[in-house]
Amino acid sequence: MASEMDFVLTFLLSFLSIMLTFLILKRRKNGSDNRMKRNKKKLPPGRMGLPWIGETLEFYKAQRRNQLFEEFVQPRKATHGTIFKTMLMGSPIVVVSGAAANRFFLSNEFKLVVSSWPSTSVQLMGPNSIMEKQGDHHRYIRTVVASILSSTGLEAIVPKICSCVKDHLRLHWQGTDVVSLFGSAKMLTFTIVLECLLGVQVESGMLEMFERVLEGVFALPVALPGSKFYRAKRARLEIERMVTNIVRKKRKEIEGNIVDAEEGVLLPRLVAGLIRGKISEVEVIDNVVLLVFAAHDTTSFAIAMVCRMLAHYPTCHSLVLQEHEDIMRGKRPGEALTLEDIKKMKYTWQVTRESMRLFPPIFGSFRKAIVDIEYEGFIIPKGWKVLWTTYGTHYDAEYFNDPLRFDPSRFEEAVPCPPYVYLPFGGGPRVCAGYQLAKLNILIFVHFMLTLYDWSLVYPDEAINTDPLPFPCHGMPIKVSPKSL
Ligand code: HEM
Repeated sequence: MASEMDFVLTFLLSFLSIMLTFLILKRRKNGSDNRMKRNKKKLPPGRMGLPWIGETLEFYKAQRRNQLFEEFVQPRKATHGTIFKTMLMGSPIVVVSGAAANRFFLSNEFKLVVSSWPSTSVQLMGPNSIMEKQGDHHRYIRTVVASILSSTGLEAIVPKICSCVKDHLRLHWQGTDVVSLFGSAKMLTFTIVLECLLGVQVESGMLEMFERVLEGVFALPVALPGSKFYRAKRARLEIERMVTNIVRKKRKEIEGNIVDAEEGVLLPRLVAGLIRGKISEVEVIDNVVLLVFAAHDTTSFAIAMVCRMLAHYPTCHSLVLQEHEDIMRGKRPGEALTLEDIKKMKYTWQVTRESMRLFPPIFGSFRKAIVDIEYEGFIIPKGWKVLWTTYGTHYDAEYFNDPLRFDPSRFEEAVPCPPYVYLPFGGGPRVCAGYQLAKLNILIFVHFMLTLYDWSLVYPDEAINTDPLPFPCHGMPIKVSPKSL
């Protein structure tokens, strides 16, 4: 019912938007044509398609089938070259590929381009989250997150993540024959971000509330009852109320010296910044929501794809298991893992990096030109969007020999990867702020899963869908049984 409603709304909205945007674009086009005539540079090649709709349908069709690169980018690259223009949902867009383009656009964040998210994402994450910030505010939030994920911070986080993973496996895997690996990883990632990174206790119903918000993040911006976006906005209001209470309670505790703002979790540090006037209450709230969003489907998908590769490549599975058993042999029974142990998980990290090369959790992201940009003899007019993709380098034989082959040895330490080639975590000033947490989350999960359980995939070749982030279409069920230790 909800999806029928979404369909009707989509149709009506699209029709109205086409008419309106056609008129706006016609006026804008005259403006940008005049600017271009003045500086005599040409636009990149490519098809803009029908007014407003452009190539949106082809783009979404390919994206839903997780074939964005193969069915949308690659054929256009073959026809037009590594830089081409298109039109998606009323926005003129230039798609770029290759390490040089990645470096140019990602490192010129704030100077030539700014990150550009759909209006639904901005409304649901909140206009005050890091993704919308520039300058001092952007730097401040990154610095606070980095202070928790510094090497001393990570040492303190490792045992907390270990307890979360062990508790999760005991509660949700023990006594069960089949578990949804993707669902399990999502639940666990949620707990790790809230409890280990932010220092907020997870309570019942919280995950469902956050997931309802996440479902609307890339939906159509139609806030009519029954639509995904409407449900997400309502859930966002509930979360706002809940997080506001948590923030105000924490503020009282810090002001009353009941808790130490310097304890190794993020929320007290953000609230201390709030007390000192460095950050506002709405900024704290929006960043809490954003961090959960940024970590949730990305880390869970990465975990799911590592496990898929381990199941498909038994030799690789044996080598990973060997690495973890060696680590265990050096420890007393029940002794917790340390950051030093994590550093020994070198081969597991190679496997993870290779899995994220083939199955990047984020296909790329959009930037918006804040000035007219000249690049490779073309002009990208101010206001146009630029899409860089991970696939543009990850799947290119120029950078990775036989690119579709799974080969973790590509990431041996002796073979350094040139900059802006391997980009699952992005690059430049907006490179992923949670990279270290994601790494710990994945490695520690794999450690306990492999050493405590025998497991196998229920559907070895389960399809991957994308909406707009990738996910295994059946939730990746696995058969599990505890190892006899
Ligand atoms: C495997 C897991 C993850 C992947 C693949 C991933 C990927 C990315 C990518 C590609 C970007 C850059 C987006 C852009 O250029 O527009 C990004 C940004 C970001 N990520 Fe992650 N991420 C992961 C996990 C996490 C986690 C666990 C957190 C924190 C809890 C996090 C927090 C952030 C934040 C805050 C940003 C925005 C940085 C900024 O705007 O300065 N991510 N991530």
